[in-house]
Formats: sequence, structure tokens, C-alpha cells
Amino acid sequence: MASFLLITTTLLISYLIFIIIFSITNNKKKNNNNNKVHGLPLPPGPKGWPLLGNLPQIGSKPHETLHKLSKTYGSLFRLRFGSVTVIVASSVDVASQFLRALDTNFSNRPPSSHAEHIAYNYSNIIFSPYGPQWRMLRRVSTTHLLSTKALEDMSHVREKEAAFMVNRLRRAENSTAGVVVGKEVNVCVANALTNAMFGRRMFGDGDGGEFKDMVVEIMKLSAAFNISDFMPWLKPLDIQGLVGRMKRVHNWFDDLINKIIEERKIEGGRADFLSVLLQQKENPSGDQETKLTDGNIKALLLDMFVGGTDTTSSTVEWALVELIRHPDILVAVQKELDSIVGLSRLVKDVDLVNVPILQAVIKETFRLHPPVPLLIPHTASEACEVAGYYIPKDATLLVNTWTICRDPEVYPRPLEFDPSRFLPGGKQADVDLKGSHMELMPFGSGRRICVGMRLGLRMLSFLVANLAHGFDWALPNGLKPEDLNMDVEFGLTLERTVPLVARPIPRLDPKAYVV
Ligand code: HEM
Repeated sequence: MASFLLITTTLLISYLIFIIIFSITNNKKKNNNNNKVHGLPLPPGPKGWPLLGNLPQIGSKPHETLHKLSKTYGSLFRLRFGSVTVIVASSVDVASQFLRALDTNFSNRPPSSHAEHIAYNYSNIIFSPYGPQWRMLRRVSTTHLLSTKALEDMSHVREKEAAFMVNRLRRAENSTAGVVVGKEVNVCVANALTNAMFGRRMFGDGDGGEFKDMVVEIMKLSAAFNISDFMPWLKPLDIQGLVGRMKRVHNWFDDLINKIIEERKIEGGRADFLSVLLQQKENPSGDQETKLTDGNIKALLLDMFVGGTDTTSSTVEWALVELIRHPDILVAVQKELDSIVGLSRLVKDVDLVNVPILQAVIKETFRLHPPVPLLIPHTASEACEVAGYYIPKDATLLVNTWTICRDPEVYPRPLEFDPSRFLPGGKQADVDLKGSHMELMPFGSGRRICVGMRLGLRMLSFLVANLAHGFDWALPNGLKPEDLNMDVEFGLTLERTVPLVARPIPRLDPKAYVV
């Protein structure tokens, strides 16, 4: 036994030494070749550690660390995460070179253990390689699941879930401790999505049972930083134990969704995403280059849930926090909505066609609190030149929208919450959220722009509208709005460290709240 341990340890140490030497010489060679062959410098950047590169410098709030580095190295700089070259874009000009001028070259994604072990080996949209499968999944999603008509057909589901939420909040009227608003919003968004996907609510009002536990684990793993994604030679060791957890949660999800699919086969079709996808699999429409597989269907539904829930609910929470901190703006939103909706019913989807103040509040919330401050990473399919620098093939691109949204050259008084920038006469009056204005792109831009953007925007506007129109808001325990903790936690989205707890004070006719 002792000699077995000795041999294993010796082999492991030799393997590590070999990897260290190989990685150092390989990185040097790569950099020299890059410079020599193309005669262009690589973007500047801080020196990294052997092997780990700049990983130890990134910290728990990468967007803020990268923001600080951009002050030293400029709006286009380079890092190394393990063996991966990382390029960071932190200005409107640089971001538009990558995401507009060179969009096709930067439409790929880096390898990801999450995509491999949870999302059916890259069968999803988010991490699908740029190619026929990705095009097919985007087409199916935009044409059949998230088209304007499909979103309108689903509006009653969102309205019903919002009514449940408003009703729960109304019942908390007399609670002096207040309610954890983000939790209520999260349950509402999650149920609206599972209703759209599977035709059923899967989160109870108190606890969400098995599905909720599974989702929480998936969300945690989606946000986790797996070191072997950057040091592929560490893969066999799974030193953080993440791959084991990913495989377990994948099987959990797979069992659950298989059960739902089997039930669906017995019950017959419905008008939800699952039925539409199963039908598309049997009878594909158009001349699809690739066929939709069971793996694609499951991975796509998972993508939509993971991509759509926390992004939407955390932005609603931030918007409400800002409205509580700026009571005059809350009153302006309420007046705008009262003039359209009155006080006898809740806001509906169709009411939100012409609501400039609400839309300006949403934009300003996205600007100060972008839920995805570093866009999902892109990679360079081919080496190229940007701003006089050499960008190597396979380099990972991070776009720091958090920095872009706080650039004082673009946004005067950038730390102030001031929706009037986006109103007629304001400096950013023409800026929309659809990815054509690099100064505000919470959904990204170019080919990889968020596929659920329209659904996300509708849910978000609709929920903020109902929270603002349905209630006045007070803080418990004499807390003053200006004393609200505004710290953030970087994860799957940029969440509040301290969730908002507030007291909803109904302001509509009592019958408006009856579900
Ligand atoms: C406020 C809500 C949302 C925000 C802020 C948001 C943000 C984003 C961002 C920043 C990206 C990456 C863009 C890039 O790579 O450059 C993305 C991608 C994606 N989002 Fe969203 N999202 C939201 C809602 C949704 C919803 C509701 C869904 C689906 C129902 C969804 C599904 C996806 C998918 C599938 C992708 C991958 C697109 C691709 O790689 O081609 N998102 N989202």
C-alpha cells in the first residue's frame, strides 16, 4: 500500500512539473510567435503568475477588478487565465470593433465544463459553437417560441403570475417587518417561465420543492468559476469537485424532464415551449441544416430558464430599490401609469406601449446595475487586428459593460441615478436596448445578442410597472432610503448583497388586487 501511494504521488508530482514547464515554455513560444508572425504587438496588460497567469488577481468582483485595470492599461488590454489569452474591451469604440465590425469572427464561445456536463455536451444555444446547430436553435427559438405573436399569446400567463405576486404583497401590508421583495419577484418570474415552457407553475409560493432545489444547484454551478476551463490539464483531477456536481445535477434534471416529456406524450400537445419543440422535432419547418435532437430540446429549455430568471428578477429588484431611493421618480412613474391604467385594476402588458418615464427608469437601472456586467465570453475564431493590436486565434473576449456604462465621457455624473438622460432632450434620448448602441447593451450586441431579449424586457417592464403602480413603498425599522445597502455580489447576475426588504402599501381600489 505504502509503495502504491509513493508511486502515485511521484507520478502526480512528475505530471505537475511536466505541465508547469510545458505551460511556461508554450506560453512564451505562443507570445513570441504571435508578435513575430504578425509584426503587431499584443494588447498591453499586467504580468501574470507562472501557470495561473492573472487568475489570482481577479478577486470576487471581476467587473470591478477589470474596471480598475482599464484605468492603467486602457480600454483594450490583455490578461492570461491559466493557458487562455483573455482580451478585455472596456469602451464604446473598442466594444463596437469586436461586436460590430468583427462580429462574425467573435461569434464563438470558449469551451465550458458547464456546457459539456450540464447542457448535453454543447447542445444548448448559450454555449453552442457558432455554426449550423446554433443557427437552427436560434431560428427555432425566435420563430416559434419567442416571436411577437408567441409573446402576446403568453401575456395572460405573465399577467396571472403578476396578479398572484401583487396579491401576496397586498396581504403583507400589515407586516411591520416587510417582505423580501426579490424573492417574491423571483418566484413570479420563475413560474411565468415554467408556465411558458411546460404549461405549469413549478415554484410554490413558499418553497419550490424538488424543481427549485435543482434549479438552485444549477444556478450555483453556472456561476461557479471552474479553474480547469482555463487549465485543461487539471481536468482529470476535478480539484474543485464541480464536475462531479455538474454530472449529478444533469442526471437530476434529465430524469425530471424525461418524466415531463413522457407525461406530455400521454396528455397530448399543449401550447407551451415543450410541445412546440417536440412538434418541431417531428415535423421540422423550413430547410433546417441540422435536426433538433432530444438533447437540444432539453438544453434549450434549461438555457431559457437559467438565462431568463435571475437576470429579470434581479433587475426588477434594482429598479424598485432606485425608485424607493428616488421618491420623486416613483411618483412620476405612478402618474404616468395612473393616466393609462387608472386605479381600479392592475397594469396589463398592452398598457405599456407609450410609457417613456417607465422605459427611462428601466434603461437607467440597466445602466447602473447591468445584470450581466461582463457579457458571456466570446472567442476569436481567427487571429485579427483591433486598434493596432494583434488578437490571437482562440483568445477569449470579455466585454465590460459595467465600465462602459460608467464612462463619464459618455454619461455625465455616471454614479447618479438619473433616468432623464434617456428622456426627450436628454443626452441619451435616442439610445435603445436592442444592441445597436454600445453605451447601453444589457442584452449584448451582434449575432450572440440575448435571444430572450424581448421576453425579458416585457417581463421586466411589466413587473416594475405593477410594483410601482400597485404600491407605495416604505422601509421597515425606520431605515432611510439613502441608507439602503447598495453592495453587490458577482454571480450568475449582479445581485444585491443585502436583499431589499420593504413594506408594500396598497394604493389601488381594493378590488384591483383580487385574483
Ligand atoms: C433582463 C433579462 C435578460 C438579460 C439582461 C439578459 C442578458 C443576456 C446577455 C448579456 C447575453 C449574452 C450576450 C452576448 O454573449 O454577447 C444573453 C444571452 C442569452 N440569453 Fe439572455 N438576458 C435576459 C433574459 C433572457 C430570457 C428571458 C431568455 C430566454 C427565455 C434568455 C436567454 C438567453 C440565451 C439563450 C442566450 C444565449 C444567446 C446566444 O449565445 O446566441 N435571456 N442574455
